[in-house]
Amino acid sequence: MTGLVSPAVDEVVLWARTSQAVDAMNLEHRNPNHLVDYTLAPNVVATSDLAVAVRDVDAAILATPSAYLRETCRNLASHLAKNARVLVLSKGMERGTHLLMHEVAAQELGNPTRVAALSGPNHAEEICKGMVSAAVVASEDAETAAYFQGLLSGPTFRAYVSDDVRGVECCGAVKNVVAIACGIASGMGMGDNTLAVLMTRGIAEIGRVVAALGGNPMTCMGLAGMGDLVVTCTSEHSRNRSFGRALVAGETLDAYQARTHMVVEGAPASESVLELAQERGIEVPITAGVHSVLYEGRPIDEAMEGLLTRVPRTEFYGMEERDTASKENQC
Ligand SMILES: NC(=O)c1ccc[n+]([C@@H]2O[C@H](COP(=O)([O-])OP(=O)(O)OC[C@H]3O[C@@H](n4cnc5c(N)ncnc54)[C@H](O)[C@@H]3O)[C@@H](O)[C@H]2O)c1
Ligand SMILES: O=P(O)(O)OC[C@H](O)CO
Repeated sequence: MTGLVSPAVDEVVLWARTSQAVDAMNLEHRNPNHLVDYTLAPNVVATSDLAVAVRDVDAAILATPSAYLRETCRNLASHLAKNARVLVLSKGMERGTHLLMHEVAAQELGNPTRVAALSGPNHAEEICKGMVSAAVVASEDAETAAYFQGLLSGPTFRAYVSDDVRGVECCGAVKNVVAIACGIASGMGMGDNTLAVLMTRGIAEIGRVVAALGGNPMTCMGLAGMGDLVVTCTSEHSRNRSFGRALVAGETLDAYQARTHMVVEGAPASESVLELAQERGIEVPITAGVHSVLYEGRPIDEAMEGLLTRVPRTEFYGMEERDTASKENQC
């Protein structure tokens, strides 16, 4: 995001956890660990001191993996000005609480109206090369959403606004689970038909979860839903998809994350989404299948067979009236 924000502001301060990363970014204007060929703009500086990073800022953009967002916000809370706006990029749903990331940030930082979430088909690998991308900025507060829309919009990036922050964030969390399923199918040698089935039934599954969380299922038709699902289920850059393929090849989640230094958000999301679904009686067959392979020791072939041998149903899309969310004959 630095490449999008830096033209619009005097200075961007990056917080990194290691002095090695901070030194490389300040001295060579490169991140030594991620997107190593990308040159940071001259007005980007780095620090490992969180208090220094947010001193006197108008806004903070948070992009930690979802599992660390609460801890990061807690550490940030006493340093960030009460009127500074906050944009959350992390995609996930907190285990146990089933809170979305903007809710976690608002709990720790206070004042939900200053918090927004950004989601969409946004692989950093392409954005930093200036390839055209778009996303949706969602907030319960229209001014906060408009603020970040103005901050991020530019010649190669189009930001839309939405007031359906729950729907937008829910799409971002659940699509990662579907991407793992697509990676598994691809690794098993399945073709384009299979991918299309998983994506289409995946968006219906996402719609049911969105509805259950009080979001608008029609948000699934937008950039945070269909847009992000397409990119994450098909792109060579997708970590969730490539982890699914690696899993079929015999690699574990820990080994994959250690090798790539990247987070696979679909794995923890499969746990929290399944917990939520069981609690609320929502049918999430793809999520349940992915979870069973990752955490219940179920063989991949068996999980696939389990999806295919379910009772034949009427085709529902997950976007019907919200009161259909709990009907049995919907998936
Ligand atoms: N990469 C993308 O294109 C993209 C796009 C949209 C949203 N996101 C979301 O942004 C979040 C981060 O993804 P990413 O691609 O930047 O990460 P990544 O997968 O490239 O790497 C994970 C990063 O998390 C850092 N990290 C590990 N423990 C941490 C901690 N305790 N506190 C803070 N940071 C820690 C690691 O140092 C590493 O740099 C995820 O929720 C992801 O879904 C990523
Ligand atoms: O496609 P993934 O699995 O790398 O996830 C990254 C982002 O969510 C894409 O917008």
